Amino acid sequence: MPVRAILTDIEGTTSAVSFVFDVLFPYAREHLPAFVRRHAAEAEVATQLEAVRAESGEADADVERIVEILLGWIAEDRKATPLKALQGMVWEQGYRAGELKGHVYPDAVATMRRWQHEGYQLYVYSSGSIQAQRLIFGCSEAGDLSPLFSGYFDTTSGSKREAASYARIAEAIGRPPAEILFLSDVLQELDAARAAGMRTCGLAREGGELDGHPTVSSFTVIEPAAC
Ligand SMILES: CSCCC(=O)C(=O)COP(=O)(O)O
Ligand SMILES: [Mg+2]
Repeated sequence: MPVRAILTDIEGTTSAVSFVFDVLFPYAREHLPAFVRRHAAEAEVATQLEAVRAESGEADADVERIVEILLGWIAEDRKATPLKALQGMVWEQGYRAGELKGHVYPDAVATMRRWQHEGYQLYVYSSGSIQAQRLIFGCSEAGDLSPLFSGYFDTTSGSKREAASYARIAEAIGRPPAEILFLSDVLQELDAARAAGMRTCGLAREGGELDGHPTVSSFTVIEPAAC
């Protein structure tokens, strides 16, 4: 079955890990407390605060306690859906104010443009919320890259380390998993995608191998038809 669609991870794959850890996460750490306090009563935020209470098992947590929990989750890089949703809202302010510009490797930009031209459908799957994904590509250093993508998937489709998430995504894309090539820098994600029947290619930007998967250091050398 030929590859028809390409599903890509963000952090460490299209974009530098250092942009997420040294720019995005510190920005969220600095601005999230005030954002949560200011918007706690608004429905969109209140829903996420309730989800933090549920996930932490602290049903009575007040706003200050929730802020503490969220800062702890940022520190441990927990891929908790309500944290990711709130981070996306905070980053939106940063992108709109011109304080943030999404990092996307030039080789990823050029190659994804070529793939789109060649007829491949491109999708994103990241632990960052769909809002955060739209922002990193829509407000990137290379301009608005959002026209490249046919769809976005986040942790509401499930954990990136579970095969069932990839089966769900293939269903949503409307293609058999074997027609989808998944790109990631994390072995457990590649293993899960392959267990669901997707093709895989590992990105090791600093060199090295992702055991059992074809591995490259740049998008430029990925040939979807050969994967
Ligand atoms: C959408 S940019 C922010 C990325 C993020 O919050 C994150 O946790 C990285 O997750 P990924 O699945 O892209 O490794
Ligand atoms: Mg990654």
